[in-house]
Amino acid sequence: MHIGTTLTNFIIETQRKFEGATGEFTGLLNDISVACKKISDLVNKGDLVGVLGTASTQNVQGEEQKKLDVITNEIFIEALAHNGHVAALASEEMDDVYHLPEDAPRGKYLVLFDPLDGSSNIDVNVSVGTIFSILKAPPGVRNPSKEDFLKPGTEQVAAGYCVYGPSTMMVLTTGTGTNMFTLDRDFGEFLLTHSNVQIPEDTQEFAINASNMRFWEQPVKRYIGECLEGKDGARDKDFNMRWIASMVAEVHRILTRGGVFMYPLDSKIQAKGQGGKLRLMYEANPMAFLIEQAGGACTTGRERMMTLSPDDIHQRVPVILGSRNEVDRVTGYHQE
Ligand SMILES: O=P(O)(O)OC[C@H]1O[C@](O)(COP(=O)(O)O)[C@@H](O)[C@@H]1O
Ligand SMILES: [Mg+2]
Ligand SMILES: [Mg+2]
Repeated sequence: MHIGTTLTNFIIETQRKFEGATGEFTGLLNDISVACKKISDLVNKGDLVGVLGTASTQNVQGEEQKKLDVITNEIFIEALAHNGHVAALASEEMDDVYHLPEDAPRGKYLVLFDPLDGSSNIDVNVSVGTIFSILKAPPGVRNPSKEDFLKPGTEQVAAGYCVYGPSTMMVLTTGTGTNMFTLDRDFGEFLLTHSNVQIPEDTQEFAINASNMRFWEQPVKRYIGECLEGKDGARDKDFNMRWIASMVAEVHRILTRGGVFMYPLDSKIQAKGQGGKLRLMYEANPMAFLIEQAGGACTTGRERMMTLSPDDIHQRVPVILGSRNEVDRVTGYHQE
């Protein structure tokens, strides 16, 4: 597809290949892009419209909610719940599945989302984002249950994120490559700016929250230790390090120039009774889909992310993703 085409045209073209396509998926992607444009506008205005700071509430995971966590969640619901493209929604910010209003038409998709990822960065004006994962809804079920959402990542129909950085970009896969669209604020459209993105197989850049080093498992200590030794160690090359604390921004960097991102399991996380820091269904799986479609890899250290069978919509998992050879190496260390 030619550079500069609109997101809507891009979706229409990809849908043309599917016999029996009804336009519902195109409509859903349009709803999502409307939500992301609204969020982009708010994030951009920031303090001018009083949306920064905390909401003085906690989400289901016991995390402090920022005002924008709450507002962006509402924007997403408002944009998706009334147009007959979805059957139910699930979000980081909502305990249970969101059932549509009784009078709202039902559609054939389920959407899981993290309305504002990296929200601890919002008050310091660093990039944040929105992540979404789209699944098929069970046919004929008016109000799908939590169990209807619990599908492995390989069942995703599409996934993407929108990063609110110096420019706002939507990154999307429908299973035929990963494509990037940049928001042209003057006429309010996402335009294709990078098609069929490919992640370099090798990298000299890693991203991890190194303040957790003493809690890491041995394979992660070994991998990062070897990166830090650089030219003097087993890897025979120097590495660079980044940590933005905004997964969307880290994944965006990796899709753009390669790298490896890790939020591994550690003893501090385990002591809280959790299986990881990041959430499988609306953080790890959609990112895994985008990364694999760009030639990269994503595992938990032990298995391929997208083959996990979820047991909860808020399930947490360890995440290792990015340049294929590095992800294979860290995953290999876990198996030795
Ligand atoms: O503060 P830490 O431990 O470095 O964690 C940062 C990670 O947490 C997250 O912010 C979690 O996402 P939320 O902001 O949606 O809770 C990731 O984007 C990021 O990679
Ligand atoms: Mg998040
Ligand atoms: Mg969030």
